[in-house]
Amino acid sequence: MSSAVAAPASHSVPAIRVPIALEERSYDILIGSTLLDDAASWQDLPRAAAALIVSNETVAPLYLERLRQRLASQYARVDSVILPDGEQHKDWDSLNRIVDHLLARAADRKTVLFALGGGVIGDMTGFAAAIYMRGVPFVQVPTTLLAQVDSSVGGKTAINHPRGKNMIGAFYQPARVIADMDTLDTLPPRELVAGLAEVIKYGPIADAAFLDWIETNLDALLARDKSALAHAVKRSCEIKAWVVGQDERETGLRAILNFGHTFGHAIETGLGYGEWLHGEAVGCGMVLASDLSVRLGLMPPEFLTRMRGLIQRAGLPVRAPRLGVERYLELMRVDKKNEGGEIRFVVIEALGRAGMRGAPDTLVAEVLNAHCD
Ligand SMILES: NC(=O)c1ccc[n+]([C@@H]2O[C@H](COP(=O)([O-])OP(=O)(O)OC[C@H]3O[C@@H](n4cnc5c(N)ncnc54)[C@H](O)[C@@H]3O)[C@@H](O)[C@H]2O)c1
Ligand SMILES: O=C(O)C(=O)C[C@@H](O)[C@H](O)[C@H](O)COP(=O)(O)O
Ligand SMILES: [Zn+2]
Repeated sequence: MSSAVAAPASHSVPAIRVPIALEERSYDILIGSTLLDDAASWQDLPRAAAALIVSNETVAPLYLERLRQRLASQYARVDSVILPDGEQHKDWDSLNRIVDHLLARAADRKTVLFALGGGVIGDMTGFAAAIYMRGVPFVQVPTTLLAQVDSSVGGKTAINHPRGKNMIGAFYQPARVIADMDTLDTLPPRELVAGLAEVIKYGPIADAAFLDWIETNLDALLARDKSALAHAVKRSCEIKAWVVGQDERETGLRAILNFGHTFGHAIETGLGYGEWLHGEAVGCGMVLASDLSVRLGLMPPEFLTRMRGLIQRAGLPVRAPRLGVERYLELMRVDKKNEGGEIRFVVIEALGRAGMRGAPDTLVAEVLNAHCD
């Protein structure tokens, strides 16, 4: 697993290191309360004359000024670009706005980008950082549960295409992740629940004991108990760092983080981005992927019952929208895991262990028919 390094005393969780093969690209994830006000977390950031904070119209009024104050002592110039909110804006237009902003200010190649927001802002800021002048540093400041447990870590950056989710992007690691858990206080309940989907994911793919822990502590998580949330964020980041550290560019192992996503991304794209949240689609997608694991003979039927029960208890949808089997198959044919035209699914092989399999269309159709409204 990843090595933990000493953290300033104000962090409630020791920093977690993401060990990328080239040490100079490894970085720390800081998780705790009051980090937005804690000077220690913001020391030793990449040096530059200028910083650009990328946020959206919902998050900026809540946290932008505090972040600007943190950065003002380190960067002579701190600008911001505020994008429209929503998954439907994870597109070329928003990406262009970031790049336009950088060019309009003649930003140099040391300029540091700060992604202040959820996964949508994080994915787009990271992508802009990857392509502006062929790469400038960026820092993730995740403010949703989903972003703190998953999207801010690991360097997958992207925008969506109408035909497929995250289809245009790059692997590009942040210089640091600073997850102030106090920002979750303002998160709407539906978004908290969406984040729980990615937390639940880590259990069946990598840590059976964590799955037990989530089941036992689900009510505390839903009630926003701080210590339960801190453990969920910490354990999720440890697992993600451990996976990414072994397979940064998804040549094999990293695909386990895609459990539930083949069906989930089809739901998001099929409905048009934004109707179902990413976490909701992944939650439902895990029900279908669990059923596929059972129908392939890898897991007993009780596994599906257990996963569906937990996902439903969390408040996530367990019935998929009725898009039609043919449409689902068409959507899933546009997936980055596919090879040679074969749709490949992440399946559970044993509790805490996942793998990747193809499946006959007829079996996938059975799964879809069993769980679609
Ligand atoms: N790169 C990765 O590894 C990775 C992993 C998982 C998900 N993702 C991507 O992340 C995106 C989903 O991220 P998300 O669930 O964070 O959605 P999001 O970024 O759309 O944020 C959810 C909503 O919460 C609002 N918000 C954010 N922080 C807030 C706060 N503290 N208080 C109040 N409101 C707040 C946002 O404005 C938005 O309306 C998807 O595009 C998904 O594909 C990427
Ligand atoms: O980090 C990863 O790897 C993941 O798969 C994490 C997923 O939760 C996330 O939704 C990711 O963006 C999906 O990646 P994609 O390659 O299927 O677009
Ligand atoms: Zn995801």
